[in-house]
Amino acid sequence: MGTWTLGVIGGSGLYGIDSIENGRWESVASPWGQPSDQVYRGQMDGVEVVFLPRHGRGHSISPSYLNYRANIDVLKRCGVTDILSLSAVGSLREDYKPGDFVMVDQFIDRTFAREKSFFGQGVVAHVSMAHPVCERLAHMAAEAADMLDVTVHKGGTYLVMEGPQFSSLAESKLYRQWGCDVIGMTNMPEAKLAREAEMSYATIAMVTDFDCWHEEEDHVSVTNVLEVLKGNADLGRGTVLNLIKMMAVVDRTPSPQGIETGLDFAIITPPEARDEEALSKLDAVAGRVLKCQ
Ligand SMILES: CSC[C@H]1O[C@H](OP(=O)(O)O)[C@H](O)[C@@H]1O
Ligand SMILES: Nc1ncnc2[nH]cnc12
Repeated sequence: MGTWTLGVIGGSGLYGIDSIENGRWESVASPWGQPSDQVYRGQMDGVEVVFLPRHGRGHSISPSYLNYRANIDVLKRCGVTDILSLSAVGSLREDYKPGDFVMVDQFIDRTFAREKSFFGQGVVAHVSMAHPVCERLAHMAAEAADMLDVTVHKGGTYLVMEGPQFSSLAESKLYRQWGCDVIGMTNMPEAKLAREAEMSYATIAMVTDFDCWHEEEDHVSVTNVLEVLKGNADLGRGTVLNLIKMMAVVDRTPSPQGIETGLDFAIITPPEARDEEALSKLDAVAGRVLKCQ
């Protein structure tokens, strides 16, 4: 039996987390470059918690410029087992309304200007992304949110666009036709990298707008996103606190989806062909299988 270390990636409007005992901001170095910010580390009810503001505390890094690899690497270095992302999204359907939470279970990755893998050169690996979300963590987070006064939709496909501009009307309509439920700019490659680093990942998508497809509602703007987030950022934080309380009373068993052993059958480069420099950068992410220090 193991223990949980919860990593929380706070998105737009969520730059800190209270109620963490002995909480302190700490710098964690990564061979993948600069993460978005320091991490805020502490405990609550005996559970280790590591918070990282995705865009930095001053929201100064836009989605295309985030160093997703460094962010995931530093969480791995902090011993994080499970990552909960809190993200603002636009809704692509009538019944997912601003203020609602959506427990995303699938992604469509339409981003094109980001580093998406730890295994690009020198050591090649291919992990499965068939089920990109940790079902157990998503289920627990949904239960944690259900304890609060918020509508929680269990399931949804999140279309990840490059941004930073919002979608055109034609794009918004196309994504609706594809059966996507919500749209945002950040959860890929985050979820892919978490999977490569053998950490569970789930996201609570906080609906802030109807993008631009809805004929009777305002089109998305930063102003209306922040307005909604002002009202429900506390519900996001409350969900995290409830989740921590749940984690405090159950041992962590290995993921039924085999997430902590995802690299066992993923690396294709034989040991004799692996590049030393690449190996050294993979010490945290893949040290378990590559036996590098
Ligand atoms: C401020 S609106 C657009 C911005 O909000 C979302 O970010 P996050 O997922 O970090 O909450 C969206 O993906 C965009 O980056
Ligand atoms: N409509 C939208 N499109 C992309 N990212 C968003 N974040 C919040 N609302 C969004």
